[in-house]
Amino acid sequence: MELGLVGLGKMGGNMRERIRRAGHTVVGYDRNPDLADVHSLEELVGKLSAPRVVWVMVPAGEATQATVDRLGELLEPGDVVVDGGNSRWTDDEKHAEELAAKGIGFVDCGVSGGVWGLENGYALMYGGDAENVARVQPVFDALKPEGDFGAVHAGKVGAGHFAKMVHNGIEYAMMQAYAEGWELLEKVDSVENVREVFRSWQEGTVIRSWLLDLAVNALDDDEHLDGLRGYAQDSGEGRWTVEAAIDNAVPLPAITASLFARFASRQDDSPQMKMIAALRNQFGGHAVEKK
Ligand SMILES: NC(=O)c1ccc[n+]([C@@H]2O[C@H](COP(=O)([O-])OP(=O)(O)OC[C@H]3O[C@@H](n4cnc5c(N)ncnc54)[C@H](O)[C@@H]3O)[C@@H](O)[C@H]2O)c1
Ligand SMILES: O=C(O)[C@H](O)[C@@H](O)[C@H](O)[C@H](O)COP(=O)(O)O
Repeated sequence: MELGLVGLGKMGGNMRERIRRAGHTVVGYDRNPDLADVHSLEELVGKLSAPRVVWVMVPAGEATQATVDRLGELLEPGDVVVDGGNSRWTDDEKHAEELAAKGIGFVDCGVSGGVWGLENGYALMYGGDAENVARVQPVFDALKPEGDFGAVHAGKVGAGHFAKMVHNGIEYAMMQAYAEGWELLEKVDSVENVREVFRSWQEGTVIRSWLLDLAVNALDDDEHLDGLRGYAQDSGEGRWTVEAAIDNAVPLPAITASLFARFASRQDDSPQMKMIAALRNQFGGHAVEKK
């Protein structure tokens, strides 16, 4: 089939390649002309035969909204837009309604697998009407990993991004657990080769996983991670998971703590710990460290 793909960065670029390897035609647009097959969304739409499928793979928020808005102006009834970025699931219903008013279908798709997806395949969690999902199915089949798992029609519009959001919440907590265990192992003198402990865990243990494999890769590159600053960004998914937990009164202590650990990583000198030091000093005369 033919696919229009908007956003050809770390994800979209490799996805274009994987879909082409499966024998489909992909017309790619990126605002960076070095990456693009065409120069504009107009040109992309013009190169596809109706009914069209256009996959959006740009940063969530403003860039996705602007792209969906423009596609709404350019596409025709019967066409389908897929949002494959890490959009907040609450944006999906809005996008589906705006496009449906013009007779254009919408499918949201959470994508996992990062830069390894070209070779390993991309895990896909999608939401939308069966009819719209069926239109995109050949692309899902091209992108998904080989084997029985790795793709799911999770439910109605928004379900794909909701599933991806929870996946990322779990990702935060799993990474935090490996990171905490690693720090403790590094701290004690009795464990002389932490990297080899991590490597040994890759087979046979209860905690073996792909994230653990990636941790070993990172330790092979830099055994004590000396070259890195202890600073971690977040791009929204963890916050939205915690917000959804609050909305639904579901306790998520591990995921919430792992999100807050990232916030703490961005502080050089914790304001709240200054207050704790001040209060301990006030009530107990405990020593403080002065600047
Ligand atoms: N990197 C990952 O591991 C990963 C995994 C799953 C999902 N995602 C999601 O996929 C999307 C893309 O991520 P990425 O890692 O490829 O990002 P990226 O920054 O590598 O690439 C984004 C691309 O979109 C282009 N772009 C931005 N605004 C545009 C616009 N208005 N019109 C056309 N092109 C535009 C940029 O030029 C860039 O090439 C994001 O929503 C991200 O959250 C990323
Ligand atoms: O499943 C995946 O492939 C990753 O989760 C992917 O979606 C991306 O790397 C995250 O967006 C990073 O999220 P943070 O920036 O919030 O850590």
